[in-house]
Amino acid sequence: MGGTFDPIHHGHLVAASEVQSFFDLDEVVFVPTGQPWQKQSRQVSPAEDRYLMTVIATASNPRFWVSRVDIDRQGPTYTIDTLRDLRKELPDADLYFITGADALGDIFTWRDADELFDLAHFVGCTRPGFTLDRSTLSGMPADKVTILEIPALAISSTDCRARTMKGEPVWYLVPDGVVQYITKYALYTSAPPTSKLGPPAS
Ligand SMILES: Nc1ncnc2c1ncn2[C@@H]1O[C@H](COP(=O)(O)OP(=O)(O)OP(=O)(O)O)[C@@H](O)[C@H]1O
Ligand SMILES: O=C(O)c1ccc[n+]([C@@H]2O[C@H](COP(=O)([O-])O)[C@@H](O)[C@H]2O)c1
Repeated sequence: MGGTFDPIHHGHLVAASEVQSFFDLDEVVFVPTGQPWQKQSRQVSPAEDRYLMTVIATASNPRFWVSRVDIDRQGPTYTIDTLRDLRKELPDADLYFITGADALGDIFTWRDADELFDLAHFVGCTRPGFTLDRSTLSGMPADKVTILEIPALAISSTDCRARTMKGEPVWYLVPDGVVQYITKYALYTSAPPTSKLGPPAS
């Protein structure tokens, strides 16, 4: 599952769990983006913070893993590179790329979009407030795409950041350990972290 995970929330985790169960996948690999080039209009938190929050959020599930392929690669993050790197690491695996239906709807704006469907099966999870355009869907190879209805959780990272900024709670929107990480490292606020060591290096 690819995402910026700034921060990871229960919408992501439910989507991953539903896809794992539906396809009986051996494991779900969460891949935090390095430099999400389509989110350049806003400040994205350091990759190490997003990576660590993703590790914390997924640690208790034996089928969930986190990959550094995108954050360790220099330059903008393109899914074509993600899939090529994962294929090198897992040459015998059938790859399923999990996204929200909103992200899937933008896939033809991604780098080398036409080649993506040769490398993985794409799974678009339904998301409250978003309907995938039928014409967009009809442009995709039907045997390489599945739209999966998942329990609707109207949670977004944008809302979690905004709540934190306003001093409102994000308890139960994100895993407890992620709430504690956000507080400890003073993410999404202008306050500095309490330790002189500060947050992890990015
Ligand atoms: N509540 C949700 N339900 C289903 N899919 C989701 C949900 N939230 C995010 N996703 C999907 O998970 C993937 C990674 O999402 P991302 O890390 O960008 O989170 P986000 O909540 O969309 O962030 P932001 O609000 O900052 O854009 C995307 O493909 C997105 O569509
Ligand atoms: O390959 C691309 O050009 C591309 C452009 C935008 C988004 N993506 C991928 O889509 C996934 C969800 O992205 P985001 O920005 O919604 O978190 C994540 O894995 C991104 O790397 C990929």
